[in-house]
Amino acid sequence: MKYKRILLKLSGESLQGREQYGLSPAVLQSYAEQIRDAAAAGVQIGIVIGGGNIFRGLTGAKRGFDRVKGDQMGMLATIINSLALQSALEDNGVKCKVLTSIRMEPVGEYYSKARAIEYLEAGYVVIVGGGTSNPYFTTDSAAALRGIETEADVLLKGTRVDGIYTADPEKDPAAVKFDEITFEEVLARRLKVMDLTAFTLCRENRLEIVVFDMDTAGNLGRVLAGEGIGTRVKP
Ligand SMILES: Nc1ncnc2c1ncn2[C@@H]1O[C@H](COP(=O)(O)OP(=O)(O)O)[C@@H](O)[C@H]1O
Ligand SMILES: O=c1ccn([C@@H]2O[C@H](COP(=O)(O)OP(=O)(O)O)[C@@H](O)[C@H]2O)c(=O)[nH]1
Repeated sequence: MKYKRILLKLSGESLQGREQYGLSPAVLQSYAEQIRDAAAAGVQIGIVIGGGNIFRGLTGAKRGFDRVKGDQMGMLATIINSLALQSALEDNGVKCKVLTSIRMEPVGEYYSKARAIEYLEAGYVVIVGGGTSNPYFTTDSAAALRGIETEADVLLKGTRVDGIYTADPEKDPAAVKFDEITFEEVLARRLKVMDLTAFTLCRENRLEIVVFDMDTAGNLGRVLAGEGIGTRVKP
């Protein structure tokens, strides 16, 4: 395997799959199988999941919610998603702990770097829910932060596009995909890979990023085997 320890960021919106709202059992099962196989291959796996399938702070603010409360609702949504994925993983025989960035035992133990690493080294998949615990951040920033803290070799951003393109591929059909790109070039071309806070954290702490399509079964394994799918942002 190319990486020993990873931080996998999963999009909340993707968890919705084809359902009208909330969680798709089919997507959860597909993610759980991919994560199970990676764990069985000996990779230490930390996971941060978004909450956009349930609630987003910014859209809440547009509907009249206070932004800070809206963001807190969003962070709670990431915990709902974390518990759903934990359930799916356990159904597939994977040992898994949910740690929360906001205190809420007995839902999950309170996150600390030491606790996360202890569980990773003991062979548990560790899902960190609750974002960064602060409003005005995103789960991409939480993923960058937890990836750096837990000394992951790479931040794998599983999303619905299969990599980074010269322009938004959902809007520009002529966009061309990069296999590899530097942090500087992403900034120079103003490409939207993740929000700037998350991106800057990775850049300053030399954490490699791979953006790939997690919705194709087996893709996580392909990234880990070094098959060169997705786009690698190299420090
Ligand atoms: N240069 C680009 N390369 C790839 N995807 C891009 C680019 N610019 C914008 N995007 C968009 O980024 C989105 C993926 O980002 P993501 O953070 O997973 O979305 P979300 O806001 O749902 O979490 C895709 O919908 C894609 O259309
Ligand atoms: O550190 C964090 C992480 C998340 N959020 C809130 O949680 C929501 C859901 O997360 P996100 O939109 O990043 O999820 P995704 O796009 O991956 O579904 C965000 O809109 C924010 O409102 C936050 O306030 N602080």
